[in-house]
Amino acid sequence: MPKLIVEKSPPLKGKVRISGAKNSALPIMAATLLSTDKCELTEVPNLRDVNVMKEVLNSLGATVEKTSDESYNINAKNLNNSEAPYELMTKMRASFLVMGPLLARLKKARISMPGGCAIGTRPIDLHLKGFKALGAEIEVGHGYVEAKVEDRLKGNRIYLDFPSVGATENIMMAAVMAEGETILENVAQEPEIVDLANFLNKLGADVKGAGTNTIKINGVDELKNCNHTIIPDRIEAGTYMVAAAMTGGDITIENIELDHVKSIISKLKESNIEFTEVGNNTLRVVAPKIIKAVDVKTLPYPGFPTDMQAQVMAMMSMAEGTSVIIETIFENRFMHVNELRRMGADIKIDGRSAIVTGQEQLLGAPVNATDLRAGAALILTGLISDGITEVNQIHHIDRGYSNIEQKLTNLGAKIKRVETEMETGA
Ligand SMILES: CC(=O)N[C@H]1[C@@H](OP(=O)(O)OP(=O)(O)OC[C@H]2O[C@@H](n3ccc(=O)[nH]c3=O)[C@H](O)[C@@H]2O)O[C@H](CO)[C@@H](O)[C@@H]1O
Ligand SMILES: C=C(OP(=O)(O)O)C(=O)O
Repeated sequence: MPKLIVEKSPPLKGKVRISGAKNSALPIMAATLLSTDKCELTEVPNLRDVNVMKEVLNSLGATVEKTSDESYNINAKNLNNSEAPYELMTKMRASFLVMGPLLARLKKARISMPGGCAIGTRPIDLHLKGFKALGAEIEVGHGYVEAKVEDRLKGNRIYLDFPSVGATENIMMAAVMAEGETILENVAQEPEIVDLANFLNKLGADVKGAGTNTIKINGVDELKNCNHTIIPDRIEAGTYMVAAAMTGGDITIENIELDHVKSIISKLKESNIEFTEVGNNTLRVVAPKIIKAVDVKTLPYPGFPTDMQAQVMAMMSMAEGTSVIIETIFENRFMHVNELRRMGADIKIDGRSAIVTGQEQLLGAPVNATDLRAGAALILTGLISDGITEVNQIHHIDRGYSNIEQKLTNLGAKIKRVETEMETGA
């Protein structure tokens, strides 16, 4: 099992280029199943999750060709299988996003129930509510969700009880080829929803309102080809901002969409971190002498993202003062707390709140990346801790950070990946 060895590092300096967003690439790859022609995608990040999605699409009959390091041609003309294999579905929750496209194209889908994961139970009731409202019959049993529609999905008015990102995307993809108009209310407004809608519109769909709380879709008969570039990953960008701040660094982040990181920048500015826009999609981040503790509450976009909560908690663990971090999106997204405590962090949990008192010095330790962002938080803490931090379970980190050790090394960080021997019994 590989692991990352992180040492106390000098202040990060230099440039880092942000990759395409995981959370855009995955739904857009799923959406290529709606088209009967070639879709050319660029800025697709090199991630484990992208490889899993590639295998899912292949298994359904699509051809997926990697044309360069970060570009793919996907053609689902011969889409012929409505059943996604259990082994692939259980590797990644986002695989469930093929349900909407399969229902629209093949009028049926049989997909393994996505389980919960380290951060919460993550139900799919809202996805299913949407499919039902569009006229699909749904059966859940024996670990599978089966959906089918006799003729064609029919547009409807659908209100989401919570602005779920995945449900908004899955229902939107099902509705683009439904008969008539669909109005989706109380939907997620994340930039990745807008990217998906832009992609669908390039294919010939008629989706309006993405980025607001109401999306209107007029169903079309067929979707064609297009070229699309995935938007930059705002969470990767936020993670490098925090890395610069914690190490006392001064870095330039390239390929960043400033509009998408407003809530992150606003919070980091409260902590005294300085930002200067230095050109098109380029941002300089300069660490302050003292990082001030600030309170953080995660919320749906445009609020502060839950996917940055662990990284900010790492920063608060060495900030001056005490901060309260409230997680409102996932009920169990504090798994990193125990790992940060191993490194000397002072964090108390009270329900959905974490009370973090900054420490002058944290200490390297063997730790586990319990999930993707927990892993990022542990790397960040390792960069400023005395001694060596050994981050295990790094397959979680590889799900969502493209070339992380290379990017950090280029900035002067001391981090390396090592393969460990399989442990053998006595
Ligand atoms: C691949 C991808 O894009 N993943 C992102 C997506 O996950 P994902 O799409 O799974 O997140 P959701 O927005 O759906 O989940 C938010 C909340 O809604 C609940 N819920 C969701 C669906 C449902 O049918 N019923 C229900 O109760 C979830 O349990 C959770 O508590 O948005 C999350 C919230 O910004 C991010 O952390 C993830 O990085
Ligand atoms: C929770 C995340 O992703 P996913 O929904 O793919 O598990 C994340 O990116 O932090």
